[in-house]
Amino acid sequence: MVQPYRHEPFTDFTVEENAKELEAALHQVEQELGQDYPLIIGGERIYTDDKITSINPNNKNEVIGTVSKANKELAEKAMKTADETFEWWRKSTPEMRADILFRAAAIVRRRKHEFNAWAIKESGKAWKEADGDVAEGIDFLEYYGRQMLEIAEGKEINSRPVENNRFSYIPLGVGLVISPWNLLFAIMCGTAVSPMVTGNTVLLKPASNSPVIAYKFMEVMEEAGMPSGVINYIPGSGSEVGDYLVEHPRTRFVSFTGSREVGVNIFEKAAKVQEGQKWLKRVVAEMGGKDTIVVDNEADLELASQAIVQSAFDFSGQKCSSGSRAVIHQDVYDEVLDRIVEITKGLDIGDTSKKNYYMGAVIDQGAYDKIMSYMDVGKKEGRLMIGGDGDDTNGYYINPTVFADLDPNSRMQQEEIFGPIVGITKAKDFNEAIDIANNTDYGLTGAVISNNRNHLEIAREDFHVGNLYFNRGCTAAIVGYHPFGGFDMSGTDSKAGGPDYLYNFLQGKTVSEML
Ligand SMILES: NC(=O)c1ccc[n+]([C@@H]2O[C@H](COP(=O)([O-])OP(=O)(O)OC[C@H]3O[C@@H](n4cnc5c(N)ncnc54)[C@H](O)[C@@H]3O)[C@@H](O)[C@H]2O)c1
Ligand SMILES: N[C@@H](CCC=O)C(=O)O
Repeated sequence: MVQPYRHEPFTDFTVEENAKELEAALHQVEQELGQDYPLIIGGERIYTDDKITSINPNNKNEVIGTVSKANKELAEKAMKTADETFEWWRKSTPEMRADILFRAAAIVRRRKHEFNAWAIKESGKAWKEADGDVAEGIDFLEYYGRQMLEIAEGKEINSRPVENNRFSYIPLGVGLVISPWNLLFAIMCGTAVSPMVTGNTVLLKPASNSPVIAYKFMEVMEEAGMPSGVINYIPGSGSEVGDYLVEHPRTRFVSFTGSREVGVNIFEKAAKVQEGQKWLKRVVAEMGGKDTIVVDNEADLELASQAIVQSAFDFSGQKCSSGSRAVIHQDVYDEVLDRIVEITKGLDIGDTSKKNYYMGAVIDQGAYDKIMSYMDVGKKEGRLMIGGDGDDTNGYYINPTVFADLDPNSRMQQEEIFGPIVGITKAKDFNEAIDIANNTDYGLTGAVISNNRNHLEIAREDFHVGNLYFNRGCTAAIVGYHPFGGFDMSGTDSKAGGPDYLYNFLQGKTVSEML
């Protein structure tokens, strides 16, 4: 019997011993920077001449590692390997598969500070964010392992006296997993192990900004007993390797997490039945957000201000769940706005691999340029309250920025910026605030800060998002507690870390025998 699931506790870095342990891990990881990592196909290490260079966003001159880059031929080799491996892996026992996840969780837990350090180095995260990321990865391993054991028990169905009916779930086949760089450990790990523990084989294409931590994850899975060929590690270009495998007739499903633009493109490509393809591909696509915090006039205004700042600026606003919009009741608008600016003034920003700053740099030059281009848009559309500037001399630093008085339909309040910018809009009453909150193409997360029970119940019904939070911020879902996924253009609402998630990678089979 496994212990009941509970989420991995977070590390308190105000405790000196914990801070010292992370500093030591950062020092250790610094000694290991700059190494060259191969692809892993069927357990075989393959080096290519073409490389992806992963760098530290906080310090562009620091190379985290170089990683071999798959091309179409290697993608084809990986597909063949995964296809062959599926033939026996699909019959492996759920217990054996779940045990691999439990062992992997134990390994990562033992090496948590080391993984935190890799996450900080490769994504520029603050300590708390890296720790949350790695804890969430451990949670996915523990939670999906238990979910698989539960599914394996089967579901009761009826049988008439003359028959013996059985209903069970079987895996789908080879799946392509495409992960983003922002929750570089958690999402990469969770999206890779969920199809694997259900008996599928996987082609893992991590984001090009974060391939090194994904390699470290592969080493953990091997140490935990994962057989060769079950998850194959194939970093590469989205447009070359990604497109090739999305369109491949042997791809049975695609699990994508990333931007709306790429997700929609994958959804369309995967829908086309290719020559020789004998199934309809399943697509899990978890995409972007334009997430709103609504502040009522009957509300704890300090809580509201803290929630807005934290949801907007944690990890520099680079979460699909980030609260990039706040819609505030006119009665309390000025007071909350002033407090948001005051709290924002106190945030520090710097190289998180050197010190426990609140915020580090944004991920790369492309992100920096895109986010900075919105500063001009914001100045035209609204009132700059604080921030608005950045510095990309050594790393990609952008100061936390607040724009007020934005029209709900402005670009600032409609487009996913994915950076440390929050836009504020005034609402005349609570109902209008909910209408504004719903007026984007997205539907991922949202929060309501209110002490009015009727208003909370209205929001429960009418605020159309996959993850709705009351009297707290709109980020930081916990596996097994807050199943995560969005509506509308935020994706397929697959609800990662929820009790139904593994069914995305299974199909139900009924066998009826006459007696
Ligand atoms: N809903 C969620 O759960 C969730 C979670 C995290 C991030 N996100 C979203 O992800 C985005 C940020 O991540 P990103 O910048 O890594 O996104 P992205 O779409 O640029 O990249 C995501 C992944 O897709 C790959 N890719 C790019 N082009 C491809 C193609 N043509 N075919 C196949 N794969 C391709 C990338 O290499 C990467 O691995 C934001 O929009 C954010 O909201 C959503
Ligand atoms: N699940 C995470 C967000 C994932 C996207 O970046 C949260 O709830 O904050």
